[in-house]
Amino acid sequence: MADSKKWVLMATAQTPTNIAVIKYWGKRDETLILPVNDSISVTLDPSHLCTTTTVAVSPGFEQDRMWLNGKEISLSGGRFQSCLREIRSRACDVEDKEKGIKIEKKDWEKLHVHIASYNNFPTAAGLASSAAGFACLVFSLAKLMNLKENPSQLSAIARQGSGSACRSLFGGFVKWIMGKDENGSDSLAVQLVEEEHWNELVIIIAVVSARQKETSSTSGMRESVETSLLLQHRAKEIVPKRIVKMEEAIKNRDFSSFAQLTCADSNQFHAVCLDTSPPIFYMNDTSHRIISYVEKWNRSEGSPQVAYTFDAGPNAVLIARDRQVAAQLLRRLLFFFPPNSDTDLNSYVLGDKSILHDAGIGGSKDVEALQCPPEITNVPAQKYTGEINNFICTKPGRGPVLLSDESKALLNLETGLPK
Ligand SMILES: Nc1ncnc2c1ncn2[C@@H]1O[C@H](COP(=O)(O)OP(=O)(O)OP(=O)(O)O)[C@@H](O)[C@H]1O
Ligand SMILES: C[C@@](O)(CCOP(=O)(O)OP(=O)(O)O)CC(=O)O
Repeated sequence: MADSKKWVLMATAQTPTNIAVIKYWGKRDETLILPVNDSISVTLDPSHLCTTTTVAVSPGFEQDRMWLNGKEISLSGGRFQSCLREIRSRACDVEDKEKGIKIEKKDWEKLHVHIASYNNFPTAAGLASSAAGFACLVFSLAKLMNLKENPSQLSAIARQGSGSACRSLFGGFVKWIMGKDENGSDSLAVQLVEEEHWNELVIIIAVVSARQKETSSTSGMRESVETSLLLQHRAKEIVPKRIVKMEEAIKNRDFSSFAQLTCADSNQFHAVCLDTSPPIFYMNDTSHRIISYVEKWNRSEGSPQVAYTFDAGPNAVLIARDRQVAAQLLRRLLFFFPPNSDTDLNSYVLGDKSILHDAGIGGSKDVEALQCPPEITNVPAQKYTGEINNFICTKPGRGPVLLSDESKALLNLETGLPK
């Protein structure tokens, strides 16, 4: 190791979030985070939803420290400790000739790290911040410490931070294989297809509430495992068959099957929550309204145009068959859920705003002029102004990347402290 106490070595990475289309809900091992069933997710485009994490090492650091969204947080929790321990034990020699830094494998046990992370979307609000967060932590530390493990092997480390995080080590469609081993070595993520495989898909997220939720996924699924018989049946009988069908639908870009399976699995996950004692309610009236509008529209078209899925919160993730359908979907969403009069359309529809253009909506006048969709026939259409915080238009996206541009780093290269 170089003698000087001054040097700081850093790595910065950006990692996507993911949304499950076959849900993970229930653990067979709480510490190792081993699930009761396989799950499948789609990775979301990191240009709209992502975590950026900078990790730094210096002989001048006195302890491991972490800042999340600008605030220092404790790393003493078991999940952070598991990830740090697993990564340190696999660290390799690192040499930066330009800076005259040489770290040997054995040095890593003594060296401390600083970690700064930023989520460009709400944390702990059911938008899988823990997934992007732990995947980014593991990926960036693996780069800094020169790990030789492949992404699937890294996913098994990220899994120990948060189960869903293992699926954020890849882009496109990803399967988390539950595995059989007691030590969890075969419980890891694999990529099913790259994001380009099905690039017609467009995803619109309706952020119903950005507030922190009452029941975390971790405690919610623990209660479900303890009390829900439906969960046992789902894990043993339903999910294994659904996984096969979902893989097939994805491989064949069969949107009808994909949508049918995605909606059914989301609904069953929420049914398991209701079957839990005491029952857990993640969806609210707004979520239910969205389901009902999508179901009506899909039925009137004769085949599914849009799939919906909800994680442990009220936010809807809507997956449209293609851009044209996405534009029609956005028109419908804006008709039923127009922004408050003081909300600017530009801050109401975020992400890929070109969908707004495709939908023929340039400003609030166009939103006011929207007509009731033709499938709403037997009830007077009601508008729910202000029920949605905002929409995020996005698409399937790529896996983690290293950011080499130093200006993107969240830690100061001189001090190793947040910028
Ligand atoms: N960028 C990050 N880096 C490391 N850990 C993070 C990061 N962002 C969030 N976390 C961890 O994840 C926790 C939030 O996870 P939680 O499961 O409650 O919410 P969520 O992941 O946003 O929602 P859900 O998983 O239900 O979709 C935070 O308290 C923190 O411990
Ligand atoms: C509903 C879900 O989003 C649950 C995610 O749970 P977490 O991965 O957040 O739980 P822990 O493993 O306890 O950290 C479904 C899914 O992502 O598959």
